[in-house]
Amino acid sequence: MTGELSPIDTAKYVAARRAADMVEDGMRVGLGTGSTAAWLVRRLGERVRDEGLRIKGVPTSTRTAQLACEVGIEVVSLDQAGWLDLTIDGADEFDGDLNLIKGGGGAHLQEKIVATASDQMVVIADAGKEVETLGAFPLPVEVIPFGWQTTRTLIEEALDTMDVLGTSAALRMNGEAPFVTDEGNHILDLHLQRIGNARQLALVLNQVPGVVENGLFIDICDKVVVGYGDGRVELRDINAGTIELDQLADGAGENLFSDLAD
Ligand SMILES: O=C(CO)[C@H](O)[C@H](O)COP(=O)(O)O
Repeated sequence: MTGELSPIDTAKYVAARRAADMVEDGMRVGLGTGSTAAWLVRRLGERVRDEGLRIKGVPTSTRTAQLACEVGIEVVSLDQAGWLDLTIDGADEFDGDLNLIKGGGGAHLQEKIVATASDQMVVIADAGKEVETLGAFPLPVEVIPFGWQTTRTLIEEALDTMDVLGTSAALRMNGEAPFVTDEGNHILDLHLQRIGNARQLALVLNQVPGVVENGLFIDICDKVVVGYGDGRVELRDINAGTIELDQLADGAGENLFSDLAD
């Protein structure tokens, strides 16, 4: 039963559930990828079913598309939607300027396109994702399969000139085979430990031939809904700072999850 969620999953759940309240009737909504975004999609499905909420959802991966269909959300492509009112997505790290590392789930290419085509991007995250300086989480870079080893060498050479602590780029694997993204590409995970100038790094990486997109989201995110293991939720707003949001329940425990199906 969901009442037995770990503190991290509780934090993800309450953040996602609170962010789902930001979605209004008639909106075109970008739907992120990952375990936190999956809570969001399930909650929006409940609102569609129980409240008659009418939205068009633009998924950022085949996984999310499948889940959104399963829970009854009308799914359209980004080109059909044109422009989005809101995108809600998870993140692997966020800093005080609400810059992000994304792509732990390998979907950052579609996620960045969808978020950029939105009036607003709201990130949902457990509090452990907040960092002073980005870079402890390996930075995903999507590369085309052709000549990927040459691309990796060029990336490592470029990293030598950057303000980072590490320069190794590891091919992401899926068992014995390279991981393949929804676009048929591979992912290199850059172990940088600390990124001194994320804006500059994002630009430099995307100039390397073979790189499709990096997982740094600079000046894209407007708000982060931060969940805690005890059920508390805070909002980090790029304009308004930190705002304490209503706790979703009296505390952690069974009743926090009583609205969820098994
Ligand atoms: O960027 C992502 C997928 O590409 C995810 O949002 C990120 O990896 C966070 O995942 P989770 O919510 O499972 O912690």
